[in-house]
Amino acid sequence: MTVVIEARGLRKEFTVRVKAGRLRREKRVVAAVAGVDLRVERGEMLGYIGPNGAGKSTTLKMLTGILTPSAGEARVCGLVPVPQRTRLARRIGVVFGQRSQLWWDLPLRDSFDLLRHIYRVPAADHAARLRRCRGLLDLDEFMDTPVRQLSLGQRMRGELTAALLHGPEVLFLDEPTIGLDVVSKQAVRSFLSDLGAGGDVTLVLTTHDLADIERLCRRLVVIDHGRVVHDGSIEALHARYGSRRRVVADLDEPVAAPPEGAVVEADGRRLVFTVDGPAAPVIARLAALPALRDLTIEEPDIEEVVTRLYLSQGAP
Ligand SMILES: Nc1ncnc2c1ncn2[C@@H]1O[C@H](COP(=O)(O)OP(=O)(O)OP(=O)(O)O)[C@@H](O)[C@H]1O
Repeated sequence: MTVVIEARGLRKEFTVRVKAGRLRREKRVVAAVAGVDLRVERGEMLGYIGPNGAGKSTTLKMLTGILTPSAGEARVCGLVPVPQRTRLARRIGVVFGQRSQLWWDLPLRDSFDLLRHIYRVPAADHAARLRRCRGLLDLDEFMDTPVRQLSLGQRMRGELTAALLHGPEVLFLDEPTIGLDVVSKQAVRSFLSDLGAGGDVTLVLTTHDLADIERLCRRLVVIDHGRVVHDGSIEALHARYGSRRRVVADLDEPVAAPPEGAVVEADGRRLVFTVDGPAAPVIARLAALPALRDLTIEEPDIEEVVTRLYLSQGAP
C-alpha cells in the first residue's frame, strides 16, 4: 500500500494576546495542533473530526502547505507541503467550505477554464473530468452564471469540480456540506462516495455533520485540544464506548412472560434488546410472538458516541 499522507509530531503554535488583569494583556503561546501523527494510504476516505477549536483546519492548512508547522514533519504525495507547495498544488485538491477558489465575477464555466490554464491540464483530460462532474453534480443549469449569483449549494458543487479538474491524488475537504440543504448534501455525499469508490483519490474530510462521516468514511481520526484521541473505524469507537445495536419490538398487547434479556417499556407493549453480534437470533425469537406488531433495528448512534468521546476529553 502506498502512503500518501504522513505526519509525525506535527505541531502548530500561535501566539495570542490574552487578558491579564483589567487593562493588561499578555502574550501567550497556544498549541492549536499539539503533536499529530497520521498515516493515510492511497484510496482511503478519512474523516478528521473534533470539537470547535480542536485543530482540524490548522492540521489541514499544514498538510496543504498554507501554514508552516512549528515542529514535526509532514509529507503529502511524497512532498514537504510548504517548501514544495507549488508542486504539491498540482497533486492535491482543496475545498474549504467557508472560502472560495472561484472567480467571483466570472461565470462558473470561465473559472473552470482559467483553472485549466493555471494547472496546465491537457484539454482532453480537462474536458473528460468536467463532463463527469457536470453529470454527477448537475452543473449544467448554472454553468454560465457568475459565481457571486450562485446559491451556496450550487457554489459548493462548483468548488468540488474546481478542486478536481487537474486530477488530484488527494482531496482535502474542510466542511464541504456546511450550510447545504438536504438535497444538496445528498448530491455532494453521493458524488464523493463515487469518487472514493474508484480507489484512486484519497479523501480527507473534516465536518461537524457526522452523517457525512457515516456515509463516506471507514476510518475516523478524532482530535481534541490538538491531539489525536481516536484513530480507527466507527465500529471501534462504538466498541470502545460499549454502544450496541438495539432490536425494538412493538406489541399489540403486553406479553405475560417477556423473553429473557428484554427491557420492557411502554406498559409492556414494547420490548427492547441490545445485541452485540448478529441480530437474527433475537429477531427469530420475537417473530414467534403472536402479539408482535412491528420490529425495528436501531444502529448505534454516532452522534451519541462522538459526544461521549468529546466530553470524556475535558480541559487540556
Ligand atoms: N491564526 C491564528 N491565530 C491564533 N490562533 C489561531 C489561529 N488559527 C487558529 N487558531 C486557534 O487554534 C485553535 C484551533 O483552530 P482550528 O481552526 O484549527 O480549529 P478547528 O478544529 O478547525 O475548529 P472549528 O471546528 O471551529 O472550525 C483554536 O483555538 C483557534 O482559536
